[in-house]
Amino acid sequence: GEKRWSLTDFDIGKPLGRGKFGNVYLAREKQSKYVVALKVLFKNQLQQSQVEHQLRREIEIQSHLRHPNILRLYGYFYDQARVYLILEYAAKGELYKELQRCKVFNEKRAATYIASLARALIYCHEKHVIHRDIKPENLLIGLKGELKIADFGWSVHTCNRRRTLCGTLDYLPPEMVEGKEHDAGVDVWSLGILCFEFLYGTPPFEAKKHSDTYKRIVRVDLRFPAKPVISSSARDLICHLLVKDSSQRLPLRKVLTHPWIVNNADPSGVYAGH
Ligand SMILES: CC[C@@H](NC(=O)c1cc2[nH]nc(NC(=O)c3ccc(N4CCN(C)CC4)cc3)c2s1)c1ccccc1
Repeated sequence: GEKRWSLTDFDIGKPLGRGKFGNVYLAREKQSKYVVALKVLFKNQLQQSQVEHQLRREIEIQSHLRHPNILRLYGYFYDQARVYLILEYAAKGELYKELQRCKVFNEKRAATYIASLARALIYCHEKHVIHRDIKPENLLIGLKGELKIADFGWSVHTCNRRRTLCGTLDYLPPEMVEGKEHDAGVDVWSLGILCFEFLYGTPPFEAKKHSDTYKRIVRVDLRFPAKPVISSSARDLICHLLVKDSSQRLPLRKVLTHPWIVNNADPSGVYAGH
């Protein structure tokens, strides 16, 4: 809304997580007692990395997106040293930690998350927003176990090479690692990477050296481990997502009707556990 927020509007609680440029805290808005996550980003770090204009655009995009699997941005404010983002609180925390704890997800849990992500990405693409940074670290779990895309790395322009080089290449499609033109197909590729990682515990093109990961991505050097045993239907979906030619990747709406999703994903988008 148009309300001008300030730090005095909130009781600040425990730190929830640390990330680039700052940290995120549990917080409660004093008037409504509404619990939120307050992300505090340091202006000097943003300036040093020249991402402040990107943050402004990401805030613009994020505040207009309304989807059950996309973390809400309710508002923002700043003081002389910091930018504060008022975010939806995802009560079950970070998906990557849950994946580390479980090692792998079973096919029903993986399919439920992939279906939720596909629905969120269909919504984004309809609004001409390409995420470009879908990876476990940017996914959170809500109170009822539902998946939420959290990160503000919603760059609508190509991320600068320096950032790509220092970040992980694992989730980037061939066209991005080759610095070529890219479109919404990049998110479809990342969905395939995530599906593989949910089922096997590691991304498919992981290698010790950046240069080897790079080679494996551009060659789509996809190999399915013998263990754990995964259904041929799941492997079929992954093979239709991890396609070099972006235009040949399975369209997101066809992901939702793929047999593996239809037979395994919980229609409510919530993995009910056990
Ligand atoms: C995705 C990274 C990004 N994070 C956000 O924007 C974030 C936004 C946002 N909303 N809610 C969150 N929830 C948590 O972070 C959280 C963590 C652990 C929790 N639990 C611990 C285990 N326990 C058993 C259950 C409760 C619960 C909630 C986060 S993180 C970021 C980027 C830059 C700087 C900081 C953070």
